[in-house]
Amino acid sequence: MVPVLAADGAAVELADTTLLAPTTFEVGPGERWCVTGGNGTGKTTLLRAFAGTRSLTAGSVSVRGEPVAMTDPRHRRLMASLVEPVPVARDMTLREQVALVAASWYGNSAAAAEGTGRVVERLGLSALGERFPHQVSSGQSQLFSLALTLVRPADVVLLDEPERHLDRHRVDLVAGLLAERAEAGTAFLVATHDPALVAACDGRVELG
Ligand SMILES: Nc1ncnc2c1ncn2[C@@H]1O[C@H](COP(=O)(O)OP(=O)(O)OP(=O)(O)O)[C@@H](O)[C@H]1O
Repeated sequence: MVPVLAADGAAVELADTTLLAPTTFEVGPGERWCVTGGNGTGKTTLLRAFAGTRSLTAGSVSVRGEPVAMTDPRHRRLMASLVEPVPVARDMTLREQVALVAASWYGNSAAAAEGTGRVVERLGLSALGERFPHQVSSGQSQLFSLALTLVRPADVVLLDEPERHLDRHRVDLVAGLLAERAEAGTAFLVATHDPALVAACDGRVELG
């Protein structure tokens, strides 16, 4: 079976700096893999290689057996990512923005409305849905970014430290949603320093 994600000797060297040492692994459909390692060991660099925002200097990465091509609409449909900050609109409420992303993928449909309601509720944002982005805390803003990322369809989701700014209870909410999506077939590659997220994963890429 073709893996959803594959890295084969993927490495990034710039001048005399190693951003990512050669790394090889494969992630299958519905599997949750984490990327661990100390600060500066290349976790974000690896996710950026899959997201198409960082070129490798050796080896390769592929998504469903094909090179990363984020300008290709077919490829973009395969992958959602929260690696770089998500652009937000200052003059739309949280719920309106999640609904907009859902509608851009599912159309102005019952599926879009249902998906919006579910992800907002599962991430504990129901009471904050009518607020604007400047009216929420750092942790609530992180949950909003996760909602924007997880409301869309994807065969694979890249997440860079989803636990950022979150308390234990909220990390558990995120872990629960990831488990549910994985059960439905979505694969995850999650860079994390959180032991509970690591424990919930099916596989692990240890860097450094
Ligand atoms: N543009 C760049 N030029 C040179 N070195 C860089 C550049 N970007 C990142 N690095 C270096 O590459 C290494 C890997 O960085 P990366 O952000 O991938 O690490 P990380 O494992 O995600 O770290 P953290 O846990 O702190 O988020 C680090 O040593 C960093 O200093």
